[in-house]
Amino acid sequence: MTAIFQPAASANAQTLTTTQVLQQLAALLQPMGAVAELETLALPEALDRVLAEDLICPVNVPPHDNSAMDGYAFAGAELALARPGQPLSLRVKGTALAGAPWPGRLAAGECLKIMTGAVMPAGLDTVVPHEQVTSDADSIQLDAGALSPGANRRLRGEDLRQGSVALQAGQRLTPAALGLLASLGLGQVTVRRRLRVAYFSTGDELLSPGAAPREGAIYDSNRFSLQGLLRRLGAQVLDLGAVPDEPRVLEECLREAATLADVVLTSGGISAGEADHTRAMLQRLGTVQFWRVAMRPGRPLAVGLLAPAAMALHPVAEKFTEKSASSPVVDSDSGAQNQSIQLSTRRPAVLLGLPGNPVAAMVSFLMFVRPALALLAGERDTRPPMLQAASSERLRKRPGRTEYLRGVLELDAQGRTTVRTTGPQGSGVLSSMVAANCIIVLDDERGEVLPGDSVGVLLLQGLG
Ligand SMILES: Nc1nc2c(c(=O)[nH]1)N[C@H]1C(S)=C(S)[C@@H](COP(=O)(O)OP(=O)(O)OC[C@H]3O[C@@H](n4cnc5c(N)ncnc54)[C@H](O)[C@@H]3O)O[C@H]1N2
Ligand code: MOO
Repeated sequence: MTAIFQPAASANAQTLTTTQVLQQLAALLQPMGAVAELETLALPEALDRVLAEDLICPVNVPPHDNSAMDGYAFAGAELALARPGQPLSLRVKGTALAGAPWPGRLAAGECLKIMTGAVMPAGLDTVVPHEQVTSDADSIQLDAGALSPGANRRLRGEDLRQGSVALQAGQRLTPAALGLLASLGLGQVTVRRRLRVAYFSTGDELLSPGAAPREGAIYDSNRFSLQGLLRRLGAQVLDLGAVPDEPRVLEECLREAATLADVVLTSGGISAGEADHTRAMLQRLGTVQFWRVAMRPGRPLAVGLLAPAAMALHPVAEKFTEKSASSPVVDSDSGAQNQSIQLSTRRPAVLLGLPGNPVAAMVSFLMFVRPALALLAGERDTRPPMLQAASSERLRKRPGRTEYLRGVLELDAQGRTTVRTTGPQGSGVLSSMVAANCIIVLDDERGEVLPGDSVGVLLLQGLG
């Protein structure tokens, strides 16, 4: 295809290492900061959203000392009174159930039958599980040497202490985090609004799935893989479809996307080309740089800022933007004023242009778009942990660029963690991404890998 995003010659593009790309992205995005608008949501709606501010515990969890076992509660000091070699005998004075604090007091030599979660009455600090006692009508016998004072008791505030930070600002609200908020008695939580990301694919050759095949055409897969990744990250996606290699249409699409979204994500058309007018167009719309990244796949990348246009143009805008008291905007098709569209995105939109090759597009997304979106969404450090595994095969590699291979992490017959590639690693072999459970990362300076050599591995689970 014609490289419609590209300056006159690809040779003009600056070559950067992957680390430099991440640094430059951070330098571009950090001054913009995270999306500022906040929302207060009921817990179920807050799943996967980003916590806006530190959450201070309003209460202790658990709220009281309680039993960790079904058994018998007593004062731990009794243990020291047992005669050597003799069982300790205690009289059972009542039963404490979870949710119903026992009101009485025990005297020396007495104990209380207690259930898991029941409040430990004043003066009692030790629980013996019922499996460890013998009992008769009104007393129990236990081996005092097998227990320490304080055993099988959960302390008030041992999970969360009142006044301490339960969750830090920027925490993504996982199921566990929602449970934690609920354990504090909180029914709602304040989060940042979701990032709005407009996506379009570029290329005259692209067909939408379901369309009749045409000579020379291919189906647009990036729109589905990339939008899937965006949704997994909790972004609100505006699908602008596939845009032909036509500068006028591209310009309109970019203007519209920049007006509606925080981020404009594209694929294709950034590697090589001769369309000078496109550079001029991008300079009118904002500032966009074209980089060659010392990596494979994913060599070309476009990054920059696009100024939002004065008005929204696309009919899907209504679905995408929040409704609120708004300045009127013009629908380009009808020319009518539409009172329902609020243009809340006023700062420049971030343009991230990914390569067209389907694997390159996904790998570049994982390496660069994911951290960029995390920063704009207000997430705390989200760098995924890099594991090490023994390569089960020889991998050709020359120093000077980072290579990302699609891999399968598995245990070998000896129980060692090993990794193998999925097979052909071409940048268009999308089936390699489906077969992979990890990405093998071979750093810039790395040379050939021999069987048994340790390599870095990023798990795809949780990434995309
Ligand atoms: N002379 C050079 N040629 C190429 C270079 C280079 O540096 N010099 N780089 C190569 C690399 S590396 C890549 S990656 C591609 C990326 O090019 P573009 O971003 O301009 O992408 P396109 O040319 O538009 O497409 C590349 C390839 O991917 C297919 N494609 C595009 N969009 C989609 C889509 N939405 N779904 C599925 N497949 C898509 C397209 O048909 C092409 O086959 O450039 C190399 N060339
Ligand atoms: O970015 Mo390309 O993937 O190396 O073909």
